[in-house]
Amino acid sequence: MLFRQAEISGARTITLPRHHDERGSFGRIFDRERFADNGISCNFVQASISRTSYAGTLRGLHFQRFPHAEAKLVHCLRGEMYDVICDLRPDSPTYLKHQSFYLNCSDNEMIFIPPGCAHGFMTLSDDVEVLYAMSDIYAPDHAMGLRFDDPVLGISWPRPVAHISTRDLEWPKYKDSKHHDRIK
Ligand SMILES: Cc1cn([C@H]2C[C@H](O)[C@@H](COP(=O)(O)OP(=O)(O)O[C@H]3O[C@@H](C)C(=O)[C@@H](O)[C@H]3O)O2)c(=O)[nH]c1=O
Repeated sequence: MLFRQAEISGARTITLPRHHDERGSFGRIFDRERFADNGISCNFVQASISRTSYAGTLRGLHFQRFPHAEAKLVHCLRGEMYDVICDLRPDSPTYLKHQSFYLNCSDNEMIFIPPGCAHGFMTLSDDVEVLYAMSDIYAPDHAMGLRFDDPVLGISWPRPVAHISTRDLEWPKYKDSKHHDRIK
């Protein structure tokens, strides 16, 4: 596993080792000791897969509030996507900055997102599958979001939004959100 510090404080890009043979390949996505060696001490308590049918679909921006703020490990299993993390931690050197990543199913990359960041992605192909591991339980009462086009965040999405949930359209902008000091 190759860990690289991302621009957002505490975030990492992680390249999976792939062991290839005539049958295909094998790669570990989580190794507690290797993560700890690289400054990531969280435990993952659940993992999920999302499937998205069409290119141009946007999911996000999502996070869970205190006390269920969660770290996420994100890996694209199928297709291509544009992944974005936004730092919402007022005490972070990268507060309100965002970073984006092009992920696809053949590049062996994962993104580690620290607690206190919002996350979203746009699909760039049809049939996109994303694997997540999360460091906290799913706590729907603590699920929060921000508008994908919030000018304070200033995210430049690579194509127009073709599909988005009603819920994601109804998230507030950061300046209207009541949870600034309860993110962590
Ligand atoms: C996130 C989640 C959703 N669900 C359910 C709730 C709902 O019925 C259905 C779809 O949920 P959502 O609309 O929240 O799915 P989605 O918009 O794909 O939410 C995801 O977006 C990306 C950007 C993330 O970062 C993820 O952590 C997660 O928030 O799945 C769970 O049962 N467990 C979970 O952990």
